[in-house]
Amino acid sequence: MDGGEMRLPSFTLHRLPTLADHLGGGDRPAAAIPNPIARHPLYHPSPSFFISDNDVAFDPSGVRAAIVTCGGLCPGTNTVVRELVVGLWELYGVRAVFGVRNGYHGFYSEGEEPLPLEPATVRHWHKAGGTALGASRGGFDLARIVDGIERRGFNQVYAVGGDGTMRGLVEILREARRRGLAVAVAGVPKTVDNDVGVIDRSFGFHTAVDEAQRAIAAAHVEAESAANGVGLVKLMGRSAGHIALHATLSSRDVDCCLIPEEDLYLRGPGGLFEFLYRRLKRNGHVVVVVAEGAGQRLIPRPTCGEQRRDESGNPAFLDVGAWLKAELRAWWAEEHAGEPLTVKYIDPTYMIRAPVLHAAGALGDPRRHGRVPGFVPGPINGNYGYIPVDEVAEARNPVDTRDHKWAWVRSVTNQPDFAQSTEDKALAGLYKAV
Ligand SMILES: Nc1ncnc2c1ncn2[C@@H]1O[C@H](COP(=O)(O)OP(=O)(O)OP(=O)(O)O)[C@@H](O)[C@H]1O
Ligand SMILES: O=P(O)(O)OC[C@H]1O[C@](O)(CO)[C@@H](O)[C@@H]1O
Ligand SMILES: [Mg+2]
Repeated sequence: MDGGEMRLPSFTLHRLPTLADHLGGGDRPAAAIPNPIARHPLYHPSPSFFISDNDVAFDPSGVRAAIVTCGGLCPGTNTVVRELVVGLWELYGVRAVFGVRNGYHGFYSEGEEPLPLEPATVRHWHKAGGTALGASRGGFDLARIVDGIERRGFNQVYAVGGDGTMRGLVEILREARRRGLAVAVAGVPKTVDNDVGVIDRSFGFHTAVDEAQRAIAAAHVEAESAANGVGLVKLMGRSAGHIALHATLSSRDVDCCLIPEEDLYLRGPGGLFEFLYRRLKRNGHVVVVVAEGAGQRLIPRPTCGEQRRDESGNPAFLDVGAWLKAELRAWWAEEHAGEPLTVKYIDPTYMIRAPVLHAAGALGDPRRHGRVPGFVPGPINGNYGYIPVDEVAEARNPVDTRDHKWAWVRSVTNQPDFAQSTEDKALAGLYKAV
């Protein structure tokens, strides 16, 4: 991070007032009524449960709930949707639950009517990866989305998505309030990158880390089976290195983990290639895990030069794995001509986020109990809390390279600290500013 201090926002956990305290103002959907759970024969929440017995703002018979899934796929998304539907239906007696198709534009696109959902519809959804409702990027037309919510009479909206989805949800919430609509809007943070701020992690993140193990193990086999074998694995995660970091710790076969939060340089004293050469001489093979967002400032951009973006405006990355492989081979030919080198590059990409959730993710549970308008439930330091959706939407969650986990990676891999200051690298003529 350019040698500067990394500032991470600090958050103080407050004990939130109960739902009834939030029923003032324009979003009072209805007079508070006895909580159906209190009378439910099979459900006895613990005394410290999120809500009290009389904390319900909606008469279940009047609820029309919409569930939408947005952004990239993440293991467990179907589980969350299933839990929301079953909980609303069985515990709260809601009989009008709808699945919005293919992300935010499903609120307004012609010919994609929201799908009526009930327990029988979603019964097996948790056994499949991806999202049965479909997801998308882009297509966020605020006026048309809120028109769609208003036209269909939705008075509860659950958005399952990552940082982008949460930012969109803040806009929807504000527009609904501006129009005086009695709509409870709740976010369910979902991202395989774990780059949604404030919460400890998103459901599905550990499954992605698990799935990455197969690619790392294959890279290790390939590297061990060749003279000077290099196994190179690129892992997704956008501009955060959480998947690469955790996959490295889980594997123990990794010699070097490269993440976007740590600058790196390739050639010269203390550089990556010198380290890899020494490790190859010692062990005969190396495994390198590189996060897709690492090294982007070093990779020469195509002549057109401008930053490509996806439909949601997220930056599209240059392939750091292919670049590293090419650069290493070129350096080796210059510095160690005649010595054998084998580089096997593995990019599992979508294979780590498309599978079904490994753990029995029951994370839908807190979502359906606490719809404090404008808040997002999620685990914070191991406790479930409610976080204002605009805080979640704006909080970034980079890897904190000063904390114990990154130190743990460095102790496991014994990799050097490539994050020299830019000035040092410029002096060493190693840093090609692009
Ligand atoms: N600042 C924003 N304001 C309004 N809508 C947004 C904003 N950023 C993203 N969106 C919309 O939210 C949806 C999802 O965003 P995006 O594609 O960035 O994925 P995400 O929610 O961040 O999930 P993931 O990072 O896991 O892929 C898209 O429809 C996108 O248009
Ligand atoms: O789904 P797309 O548009 O190919 O985007 C891939 C991106 O989505 C994610 O899986 C989730 O944001 C990222 O890790 C990855 O870079
Ligand atoms: Mg995102």
